[in-house]
Amino acid sequence: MSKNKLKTEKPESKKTAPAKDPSMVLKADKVADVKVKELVKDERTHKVLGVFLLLLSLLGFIAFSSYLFTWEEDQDKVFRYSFHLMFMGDEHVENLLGRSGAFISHWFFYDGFGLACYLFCYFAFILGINFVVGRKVFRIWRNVKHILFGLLFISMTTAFIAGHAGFPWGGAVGNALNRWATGFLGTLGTGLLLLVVGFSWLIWKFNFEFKLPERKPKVKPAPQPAAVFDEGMPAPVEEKTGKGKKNGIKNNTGVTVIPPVITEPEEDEAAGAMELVERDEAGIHPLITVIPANAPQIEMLLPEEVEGPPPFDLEEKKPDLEETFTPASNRRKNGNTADVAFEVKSVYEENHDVDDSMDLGPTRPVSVDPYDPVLDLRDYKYPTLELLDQHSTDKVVQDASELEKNKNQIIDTLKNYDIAIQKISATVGPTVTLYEIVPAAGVRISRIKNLEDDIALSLSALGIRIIAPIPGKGTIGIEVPNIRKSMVSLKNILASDKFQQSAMDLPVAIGKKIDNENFIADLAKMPHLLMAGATGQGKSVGINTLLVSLLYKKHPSQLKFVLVDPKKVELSLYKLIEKHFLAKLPGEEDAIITDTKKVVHTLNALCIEMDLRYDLLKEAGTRNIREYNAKFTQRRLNPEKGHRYLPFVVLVIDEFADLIMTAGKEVEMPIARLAQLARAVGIHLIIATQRPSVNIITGTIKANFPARIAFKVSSKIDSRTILDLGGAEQLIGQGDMLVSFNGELVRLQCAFVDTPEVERVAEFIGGQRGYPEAFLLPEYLDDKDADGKEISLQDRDPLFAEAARIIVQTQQGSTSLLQRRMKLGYNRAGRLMDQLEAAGIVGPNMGSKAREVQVKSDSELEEIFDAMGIV
Ligand SMILES: Nc1ncnc2c1ncn2[C@@H]1O[C@H](COP(=O)(O)OP(=O)(O)OP(=O)(O)O)[C@@H](O)[C@H]1O
Repeated sequence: MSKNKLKTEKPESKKTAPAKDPSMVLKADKVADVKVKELVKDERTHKVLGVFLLLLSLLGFIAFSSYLFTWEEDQDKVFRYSFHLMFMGDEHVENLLGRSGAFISHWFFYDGFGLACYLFCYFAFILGINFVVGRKVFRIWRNVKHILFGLLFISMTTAFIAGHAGFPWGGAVGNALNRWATGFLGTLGTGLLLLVVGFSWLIWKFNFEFKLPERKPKVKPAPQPAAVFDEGMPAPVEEKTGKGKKNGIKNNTGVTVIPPVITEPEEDEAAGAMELVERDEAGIHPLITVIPANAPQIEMLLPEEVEGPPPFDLEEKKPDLEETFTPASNRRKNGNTADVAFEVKSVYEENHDVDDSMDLGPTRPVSVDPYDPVLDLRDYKYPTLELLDQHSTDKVVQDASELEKNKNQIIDTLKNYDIAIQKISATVGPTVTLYEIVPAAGVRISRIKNLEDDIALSLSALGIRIIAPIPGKGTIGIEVPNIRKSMVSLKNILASDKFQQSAMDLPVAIGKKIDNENFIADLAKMPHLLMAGATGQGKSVGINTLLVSLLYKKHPSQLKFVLVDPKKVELSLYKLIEKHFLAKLPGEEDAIITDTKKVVHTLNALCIEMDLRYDLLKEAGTRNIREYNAKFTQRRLNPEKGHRYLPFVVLVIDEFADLIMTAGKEVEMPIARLAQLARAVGIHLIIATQRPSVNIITGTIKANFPARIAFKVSSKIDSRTILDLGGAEQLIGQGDMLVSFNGELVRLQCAFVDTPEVERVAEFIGGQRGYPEAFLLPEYLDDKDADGKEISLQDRDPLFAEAARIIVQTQQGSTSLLQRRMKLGYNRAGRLMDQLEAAGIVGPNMGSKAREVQVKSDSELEEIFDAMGIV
């Protein structure tokens, strides 16, 4: 039982013994304490403080600037009277801010840091702005460091340059430092030291690039070994830092790629490899294309120092090499990155054949670090808790008189109906208090249940809910709304150990239970969530709470959101994190989907993604995304075969009713498929609706959404539709909710996160380096669009020739091979296959088996191309 339980059992209980008048016990001094704390925390206090700091900064600036011109006139007086000057009404000074301005500026300049003391004005200014705006516009700690350095450096430098000028350029501190340094290092040494320190500071701050002129291209490049990447080793993409990380390779988009573990053979070991290694335009660097498993394709120039054979398991790789080898002449034309990566390995194989005496190393077992998806954005910083607000009414307040009054009312009401009770206890939650009653022997529970309205009337409170009996407790619960409700700040739940240390796949902080325990659930286990509630009862806040808690726990490489927002405004804040956490259809501008037609496409694309993921799981011999990713991170799956790290995908639909009204079955079907199947491949759904009627939440949908949240709804029927039980119509709104999960019904107060907080979190994430674009879902082509288009070779797909080459070279007539190798959606790859069939390159569809490839060699294919006029 939680500590805020009020036991009103008979006074023989020791714990409640002093509670003859329980109100005395509960009326703690805490309230006063809370008031002082609240005052300190109140944002108005902060704003007022901020305004004063800005004023201080301005006054300081005026006084200091005025001092520059009036110091000579005022100095005498300051020397003569010291700080007494400020209080000598008959003394006239020249400083614009009068005697205080004259004394304080003198003190800061002459006895302090000279010109550098303007930095104090700057400090007051940034502090003031932060307080007034109410968030960290400026980072204080970083600025303090710069200001401290600036005070010492500027005062010393100005003192050094000004020498013995009358004006205190460097102040007492600058002069002292300068005197000591010139004694120690001499004037020249001090000058050089200051120069170097200043320059170092600039380097530290701006990180200039010092570039030597490029080397001229060699006419005949020396033979060099080819770099080979481990097949199971996606190269992590590294941030462009300019800090010259070892093995960092800059690509033409400015992104640096750190190749995976590579050993370095002797230069001449791989002599002969050159014929097959393509060169860049200048002919200096071998051009290698690497596909990081989950990063966009990146072409990069591979410098000599990162070359070397890979640590990989030859046995597993050999069939691949044969399967996907592409002649160098084709590579640049089709630009298929997978080919190039393999072809480099083939170079190694070829060398191996040519000269067996060469020790290239791959047969040696080499230990390989596990693949870490977060290295894609290795410098990504998780949002900090400071971005969230602590809402002022966060504390649960126990009002003893209210408790006592309600207790007596309940007892009296029941007595009026001849219902005797043995015991009554109360648990105070954030929005409601649960009174638990143990009725006297022989009292029928249904009698109490039937008195719901009478008890509500006698307590003159709305939203009374009677739980008779409380499952697993043998008591009857009466939930009575508190007069003073408290908000549950999301910040507090996210800061809790339970959340911080949770090892869940997709932890979502939903809210607080009546006993004030944080309710944190794993969305991956739910595995989908249906939310309903009348308008204005807290759905949007609820969705934000779920999204923000996931953003606090997951790295962009591990999670992607597909956001559907027919209302257009609710989720628009998340646009900022498009390149980190959002997924979208290829070619779409907006990652947040607001148009119904696009929703249908997106849902179907998600179904394709689900099917592709199932294919991958099947090939990998794994049963779910956890096992699959574990195998992938252990580098036991080959990215060249299409394997990739699979991020979780969470689909959020903010107004489902609207979609069903406009698109009906077209939306319902893919949702039902996803809800039935997508769980194992890491695709989870959160669907919210204002109208929980049976034509919106159909049986199919309901059956596949075991976890449901109901905010206040307008009728008992709505409550039944969503929860299969009544009760949600008696909630009190503002985030008061019932969660049906794991066969239990729990009343929670939803954690509150305000729009500015969400905005700050999105800005924080969006301000960091992300992926070049949003995560791309597979392409989906509406059957209606494709239907009626004859397979005509005249309108052949621009990728026709490339697809034909892949099919002929691999001798596999497989649509999914085209999908993987060319990164195409299922429909486009299917159409390409039909066109290849029409051209006689592959045979007819053979169901689940690959089609027969009717063209056996490149030369035969070239003849077909000639006949078709393909150059
Ligand atoms: N968990 C909560 N704690 C405290 N207050 C809340 C909470 N959730 C919502 N509220 C209050 O209720 C108001 C309405 O919430 P919200 O916008 O989430 O409703 P909604 O159900 O999404 O409405 P609509 O369907 O019209 O968009 C909020 O502005 C806030 O003041």
